[in-house]
Amino acid sequence: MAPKELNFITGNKNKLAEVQAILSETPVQLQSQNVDLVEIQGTIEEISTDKCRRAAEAVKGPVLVEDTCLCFDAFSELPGPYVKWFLKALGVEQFHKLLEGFENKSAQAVCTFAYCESPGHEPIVFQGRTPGKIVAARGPTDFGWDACFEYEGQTYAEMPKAEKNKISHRGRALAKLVEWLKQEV
Ligand SMILES: O=c1nc[nH]c2c1ncn2[C@H]1C[C@H](O)[C@@H](COP(=O)(O)OP(=O)(O)OP(=O)(O)O)O1
Ligand SMILES: [Mg+2]
Repeated sequence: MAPKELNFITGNKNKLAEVQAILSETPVQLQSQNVDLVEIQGTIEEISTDKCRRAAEAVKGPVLVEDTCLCFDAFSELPGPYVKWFLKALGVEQFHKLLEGFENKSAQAVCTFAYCESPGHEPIVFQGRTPGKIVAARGPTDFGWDACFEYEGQTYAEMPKAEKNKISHRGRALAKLVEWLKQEV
């Protein structure tokens, strides 16, 4: 059964703000809790579903989680789910230098939501992808690698939020989640 309320478990305020903005145009009611979850290594789907199971155990109820990856074509999809640690180590101003020795700057932003009804239930996954390229930082640097990811001539950071949400990996994944919610009602 699809829920009317979602409890989004995340420690990232910027993610939460985007999810709130995107879902505010739908009937879905959103709550959120900040729970520090262990993130395993594995495929994108394995990481999100494991994160979701841990979140359901932690809050003992229905949960929504999300894992965001940035996959470089020249790196066979890495750093992918581990991008957080590369960004933390290099900082947003140096981040693009990872690809300095490579001609192919193409990358995919991938957002994978997982919803779990309660502990012990199999999570359901909704994924969105947006293709772009890695560039030297342009625009505000307050959200992750937004300033280094260019989509059709603008970095995510240079776009008004509403514009980013329309075409972003997160917006595309949430569109699938909302479709599923409609079908289940
Ligand atoms: O739209 C985005 N635009 C730019 N950067 C972004 C975006 N979305 C996530 N990010 C960053 C945050 C973190 O450095 C990494 C994902 O790691 P990820 O584990 O999914 O996020 P997190 O640990 O910050 O929050 P959570 O508590 O939901 O796991 O990419
Ligand atoms: Mg995380």
